[in-house]
Parts: sequence; structure tokens; C-alpha cells
Amino acid sequence: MSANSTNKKIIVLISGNGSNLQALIDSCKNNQITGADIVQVISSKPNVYGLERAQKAQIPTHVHSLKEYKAAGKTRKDFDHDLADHIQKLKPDLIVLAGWMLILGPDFVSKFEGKLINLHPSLPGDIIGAHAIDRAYEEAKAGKRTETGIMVHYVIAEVDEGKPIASRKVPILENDSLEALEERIHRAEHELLPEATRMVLEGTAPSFK
Ligand SMILES: Nc1nc2c(c(=O)[nH]1)N[C@@H](CN(C=O)c1ccc(C(=O)N[C@@H](CCC(=O)O)C(=O)O)cc1)CN2
Ligand SMILES: NCC(=O)N[C@@H]1O[C@H](COP(=O)([O-])[O-])[C@@H](O)[C@H]1O
Repeated sequence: MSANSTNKKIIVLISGNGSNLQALIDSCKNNQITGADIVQVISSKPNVYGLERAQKAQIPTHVHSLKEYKAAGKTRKDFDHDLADHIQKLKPDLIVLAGWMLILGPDFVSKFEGKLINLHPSLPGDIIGAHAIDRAYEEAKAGKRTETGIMVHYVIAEVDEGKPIASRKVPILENDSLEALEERIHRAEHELLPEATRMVLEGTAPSFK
């Protein structure tokens, strides 16, 4: 899929499977998202299936590995600084965190505020941080909740506290296995993320501030 030079440029950051990346790839291909191209996929880990998805779609990939930075005696700030430099050179209109599993420092976030969005498997103000699906599942099994949800939000320094762009409730059924809940959540994410991405690109999303 060759990028059109007049189209808006999306960069997608991943750390694993990339099923939400695939939803974005498919949405650009089927014109749910128009006038935009994914110009690069950046992974925080090598050899993840999301990189294969990008390569199959002929989208350039780049690995920015925290493990390699640590092995070289470099800091999290070095990691963030170099990632920001790399991204700025590509001049994206939008950066989508689609399963990017690293907290980004305030210096990084401040360089991209308003065009940095994140997909998170929890409702606004509910579960913060990694492993949100597991935590919701455990709370449901303890009788503490019967639903969870997903959201796409602007990224700010405070993790998962940026202004929501779109969100959706997801029920947790009494006899759910963790796998059944994960599948229900991912199905909902594959619809919500392209829709939220389209809204930001078209200017119909809630404003950043
Ligand atoms: N400054 C921000 N950075 C990131 C945000 C954000 O809202 N603000 N969103 C996250 C994505 N995310 C939840 O949506 C998230 C991912 C990972 C973590 C986390 O604790 N990561 C640890 C490593 C965890 C692990 O390796 O299992 C870490 O970074 O040290 C919290 C929230 C992306 N970044
Ligand atoms: N806190 C961030 C977080 O938990 N993100 C979650 O990682 C998964 C990535 O799946 P994918 O690699 O198949 O798109 C998604 O469920 C996304 O919400």
C-alpha cells in the first residue's frame, strides 16, 4: 500500500500482537478512514506479530527496544528522547498508541500533545495502567463489577488520565472466562479505535484541552 503524499500521516506504536493495528490498516484500506496513511509502525519489542502485520501491508517498520537501551546502559529518558526525534523526523499528523506498553515521559508527551492518542481497555476514570482487563475480570469474579469498557483518549503525562475521545461499555457475563472477556473487549476495540482515529483526523473529536 503506497502512501499518498497529500494524505495525512499516521504512525502506530505497538508492543505485541497488533490486532488493533490490523483494524487500523483495514480501515484505511476499506475507506472507513480516508485521506490518511499509516506511514510507519514502531514496536517496542522485536519479533512481535504486529510487525508481520505491517510488513504484509507493506508499511515500513521500526523497532525501538527498551531492552536494547538498558543493555547499552542508557536511560528511559534517552529512550524517550531518541523515539521523539525519530518520530518528529517523520512529521506525523497523528500518533496512535495501539498496545504500546511503555509509559512515556513528560518531555516526550509535551512534544506531541493533541496528536498523541491511546487505546486503553477500561472506561474513563476506572482502571489505570497495564493489565486492566485482568483486573476487571478479577473484580467481576469477586462480585465487585458486572461491566468494564474501553476508551481512546488523548495522551498526557498522567497515565490514562487524558481527555477521552470515545469510550464504550463492555459487559462482563457471569460465566465469562478471561478469554471470553478479552475477545469481547478486542472486538469492541477493533471498532472504536478506527472510529476515534477518524474523528481526530477529521476534526470531529472532542478538543484536546
Ligand atoms: N505518559 C503516558 N504514557 C502512556 C500512556 C499515557 O496515558 N500516558 N498510556 C500507555 C498505555 N497504557 C495504558 O493504556 C499503559 C501501558 C503500560 C503501562 C506500564 O505500567 N508500563 C510499564 C511496563 C509494564 C510491563 O512491561 O508489563 C512501564 O512503562 O514501565 C501503563 C499504562 C502508554 N504510555
Ligand atoms: N494500557 C494499554 C493497554 O493495555 N492496551 C491494550 O493492549 C492490547 C493490544 O492488543 P493488540 O496488540 O492485539 O492490538 C489492547 O487490548 C489495548 O487496549
